[in-house]
Amino acid sequence: MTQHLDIHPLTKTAFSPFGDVIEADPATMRFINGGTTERFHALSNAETIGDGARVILNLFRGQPRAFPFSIEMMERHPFGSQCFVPLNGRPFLVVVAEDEGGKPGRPQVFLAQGDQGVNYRVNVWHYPLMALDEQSDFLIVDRDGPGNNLEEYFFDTPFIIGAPTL
Ligand SMILES: NC(=O)N[C@@H](O)C(=O)O
Ligand code: NI
Repeated sequence: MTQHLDIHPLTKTAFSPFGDVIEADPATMRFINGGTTERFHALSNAETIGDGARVILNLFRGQPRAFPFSIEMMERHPFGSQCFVPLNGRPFLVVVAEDEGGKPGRPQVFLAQGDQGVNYRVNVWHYPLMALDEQSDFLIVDRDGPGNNLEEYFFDTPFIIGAPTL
């Protein structure tokens, strides 16, 4: 029996089991460059594991997802974190899950606003990039290097996400 997933607002607290929200948090702000720039400092960490691993910066151009959407799998990256920052100011969906004995538990869905990004910690179950409405570009900070940095899990029964109200 397919299960429907609710969509929740993305907040630092709600997302804390999975990683960090990348947003202009006043608590992290310091003025720099003679007061002409606000630096929102150290919002998260880019992590890599393994000899020869490096942090890389990428651009992802995501095509919008159609709804209702079927979450049939989740993935995780055992050797590095993965950060998604929207470049067009458009909302996107974040789908994560707690680990339950090496498999993802029930997915949790968050609606990220266009001024929010996320950084998944190492080995956090997530669904690949979910752009909304129109083609959207994202800055991605993740890991390159030796070893297989992708583990996938396929659910016996998919979970369904209805169209988000933006
Ligand atoms: N495959 C890839 O680089 N991207 C995925 O890991 C993703 O989470 O979108
Ligand atoms: Ni990923």
